[in-house]
Amino acid sequence: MVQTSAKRSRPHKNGEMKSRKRQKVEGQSRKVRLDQLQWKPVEMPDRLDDYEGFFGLEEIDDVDVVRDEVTGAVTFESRKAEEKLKKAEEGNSNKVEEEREDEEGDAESWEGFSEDEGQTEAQEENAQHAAEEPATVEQPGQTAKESKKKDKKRKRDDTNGESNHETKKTQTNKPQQKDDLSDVPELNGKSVFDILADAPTDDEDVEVDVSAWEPLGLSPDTLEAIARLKFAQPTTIQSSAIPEILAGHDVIGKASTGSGKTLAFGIPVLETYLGLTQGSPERKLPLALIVSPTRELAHQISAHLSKLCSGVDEAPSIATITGGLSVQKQQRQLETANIIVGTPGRLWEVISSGHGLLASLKKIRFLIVDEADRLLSEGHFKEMKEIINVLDREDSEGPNEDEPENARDTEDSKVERQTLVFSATFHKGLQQKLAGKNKKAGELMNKQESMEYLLRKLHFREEKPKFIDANPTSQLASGLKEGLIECVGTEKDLYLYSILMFHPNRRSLIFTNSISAVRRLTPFLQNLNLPALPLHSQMPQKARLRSVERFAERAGSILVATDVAARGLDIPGVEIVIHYHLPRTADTYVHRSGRTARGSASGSSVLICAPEEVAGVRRLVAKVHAQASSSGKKAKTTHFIRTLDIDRRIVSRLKPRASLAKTLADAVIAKEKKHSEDDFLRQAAEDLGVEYDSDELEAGMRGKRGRGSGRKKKEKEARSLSKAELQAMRAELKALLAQRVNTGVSARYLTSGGVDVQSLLSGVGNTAFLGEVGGLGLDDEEEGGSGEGK
Ligand SMILES: Nc1ncnc2c1ncn2[C@@H]1O[C@H](COP(=O)(O)OP(=O)(O)OP(=O)(O)O)[C@@H](O)[C@H]1O
Repeated sequence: MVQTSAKRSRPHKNGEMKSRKRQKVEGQSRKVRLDQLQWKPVEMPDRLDDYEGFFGLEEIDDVDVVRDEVTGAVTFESRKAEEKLKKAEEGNSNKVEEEREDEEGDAESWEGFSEDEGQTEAQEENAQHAAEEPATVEQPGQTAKESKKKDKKRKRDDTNGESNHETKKTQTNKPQQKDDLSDVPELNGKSVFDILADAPTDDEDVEVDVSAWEPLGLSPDTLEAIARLKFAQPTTIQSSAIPEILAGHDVIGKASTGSGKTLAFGIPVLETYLGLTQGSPERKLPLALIVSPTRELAHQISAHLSKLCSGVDEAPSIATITGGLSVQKQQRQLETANIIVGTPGRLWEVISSGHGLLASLKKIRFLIVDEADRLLSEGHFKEMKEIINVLDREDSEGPNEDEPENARDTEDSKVERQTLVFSATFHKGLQQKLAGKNKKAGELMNKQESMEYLLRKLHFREEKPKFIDANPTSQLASGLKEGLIECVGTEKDLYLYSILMFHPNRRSLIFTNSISAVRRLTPFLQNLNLPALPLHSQMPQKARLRSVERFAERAGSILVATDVAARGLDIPGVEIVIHYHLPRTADTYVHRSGRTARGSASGSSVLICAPEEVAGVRRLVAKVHAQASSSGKKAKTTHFIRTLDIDRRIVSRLKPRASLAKTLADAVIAKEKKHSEDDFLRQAAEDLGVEYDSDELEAGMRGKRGRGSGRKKKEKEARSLSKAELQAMRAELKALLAQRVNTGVSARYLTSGGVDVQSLLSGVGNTAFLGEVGGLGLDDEEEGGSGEGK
C-alpha cells in the first residue's frame, strides 16, 4: 500500500496572487491510498485467464501524470481533484480554505514513483531536452475546464533555423484532444503534434486584427479562436471554401500544398459545433469524421484543430484513431468525441468492431476526406469504400441496435451530412466527370477512374458539389525553387552527401521510394556526422512519431523518409526537399515538394537523377506545370527544370569519406540481416527436425545459388568484415571527417559538420562551383529555356 502526499507548483502568468493562492491549496499534503481510487477491472482475453499467476488488470481514467520540471519527480493527479482546484482558485481565499478542509477527506492526488528507474528511451530523450530547453508541461487530454494558465518561454527557430526567439505562451483552454496522446512520444510534456501545431508567432501577446475574416460570416467565438492563432487573414482556399461549407454545400477543394486547407474545413466544423446549444446532448455526439491517408497526418490534423479550439468554452473533444497505438484506449476516447480524425484501416477496425460507434457516425454532419486523391485510390480504396458504405447503409442489421441513449431525436436524425474533399492534386477533368458531363475518356480519366467511382460513392448530398480551385495556376507553392542534379546511379549517395554539405545545417527532407533505402541512407548519413532520422511505415508507430518530433524540434536535422511523409506533413522550416529516388508520379512530386515552401516561406526541391533518368524527370516536372495551367485542355509541356551546378572536383574530394561511411552502414545492415535470416533458418531447421547449418540450409532452402548473386555477393562481403576491420574503418572515417576538404577557393573548407560552408552557399568568394547566386543556383529566378540545365 502506498501513502504519499501531493506537491505541485504551478507558476501563474498573471501575477503572484493567484499563484500563491494556488500554492496554498496545492501545498497542502493530500494523503491518498492508491486503492482508494476508482479502479475499474479490465476484461482480459480468454487466453490470459489465470496466466501464470497473472489474475487480472485494473485501470483508472482521468488521471494526469505530472512531472516536476525541477526535481523530475512524477506525481499523479485525478481530474476530480483538478476541478476542485480550479473551483478553489476562482473562489475567494476563505472559500478555498474551507474547500481544502473538505478535500482532505477524499484526496486524489498523490506522489508515486520517481522517473529514475525504468525510463523509456523517449523519456530519456525528453529529459535531455528539458535540460537543454525549459518548457511548460501540458497534460494531454486536459479538458477546457482542467487546463491551467501557465507561463512559459520557448525558444523557436526562425525560418532560417539559425536564430531563436523567446516566446511566451498565453493561457488557453485546451480542447479535449482525445488523441491517444499517452501513446505519442512527448517532448517536455507536449506531444510532437502539439509542437507542430504551435503557431509560429514571434510574440504571442500581440493582438491580431482579424477583421479580414469577417466577410466569411463567422461567429465572434470562432473569430476569437482564429485571433488566438494570430492568423490575420484567410488564405485563398479558406476564404473561398468556408462560406460555401457554412452555407451547407458539399465542397471539393483544391489548393496548393501548405495553403491552409486544414483550417478551410476545420473552421466550419468549429463554427457548427459552437452553434450547438451548450450542454445539449448534441454536443456529446460526433459531429465530424475526418479521414487522412497517413497516421502522422491524422495526428497533425488533430493537433491543428486542437490548437484552433484552444480557449473555446466547452471545447470540442477530438479523438485520433490511427494504427500502431492502443485500440482499446482509442475506443474509450471515441465515446465522447465530437471530432474524429483517423486513418481508414484503424477507423474501419474500430467501426466494424461495434461499440455503438456506427449509429452515431451515421449522423455526423461532416465527412471530410483529406488528401482525397490518395485516400480514394491506392491501398486505401477498400477500407474507404467499406467506411462509406457502412455510413450510408440503412439499418439493415436491425433498428439502431447500438444507438446511444442520447442520440439525436427522430427529426434530427434526418440531418444529412456534408461531404468535404480536399487535396492539392485534383485533376481538372474531375469536376465535369463527377457531374457526368465529360464525354471524353482520355488517359487522365482512365487513371482517375477508381477515385471518381469512389467520389461518387461519397454520396454528395448535392447533385454537384462546389468545386473550388484556389490555385488554378499552380499546384506548387509560389516560394518553391526546383532543380535537378545529374550523377551516375552508383554515386547517388555521394551526391546526396555533397548536396547536404553544400547546404549545411538546414532542415532537409530526403525522399526515397523504398524502406530499404531509408534503412541504408540513415546510418550512411549518421556515419558522416549528419543528424539523420528515419521514417517509414515499417517502423513502430512510436518511433515514427519520435522521428517526426525530433525533425520538427531540431534545426538542421535531416529526415530520410518514404512517401509516408509526402502528404500533408506541416513541419515548419523545411528548407530543402531532396528526391533521392525519383517520384513515381507527378502528384507525388507535388506533394513531396510541398513539404517545403509552405505558406509564405520559400524552399528548394532537388531531384538527384542518373543520366538515363533525366529525360523522364523533365517530362514529369513539365507535366506538373502543364497540369496546373491546363484549364482542362492538354497543355504545352514547355517547362524546363534546370540542372544545378555542383563542383564535381569537390564532390570527388568527399568521395573517400562517403565510401567509408557507406561500407560501414552496409556492413551493419548486412550483419543485422544475417542475424534475422539465421533466426529464421534456425527455426526452419527445428521445424524440419534437422541440424542447423546455416550455409547448407540456406542453399537447400533457396534452391540454386546464383540468383540475385551480385547483391548477395556484396552482402556477403559486407558481412564478412571483421570487427577489427570495421573498427579500423571507423577510425579512418573519423580521421577523414576531422579533416577539412579543400574547396579550392581561398581559405574556405568543407568540414564534416558543414562549418565554414555557410558563406560558400551565398556564393561569397566562390562563384566557381556555387554559381553566381545561392548555394546551388536555386536562388536564380529564371527557370529554364535559356539553355541552362544541360
Ligand atoms: N490563414 C492563415 N494564415 C497564416 N497561416 C495559416 C493560415 N491558415 C493556415 N496557416 C498555416 O499554414 C500552414 C499550412 O497549413 P496546412 O497544413 O493546412 O496546409 P495544406 O494546404 O493542408 O497543405 P498540404 O497540401 O501539404 O497538406 C500551417 O502551419 C497552418 O498553421
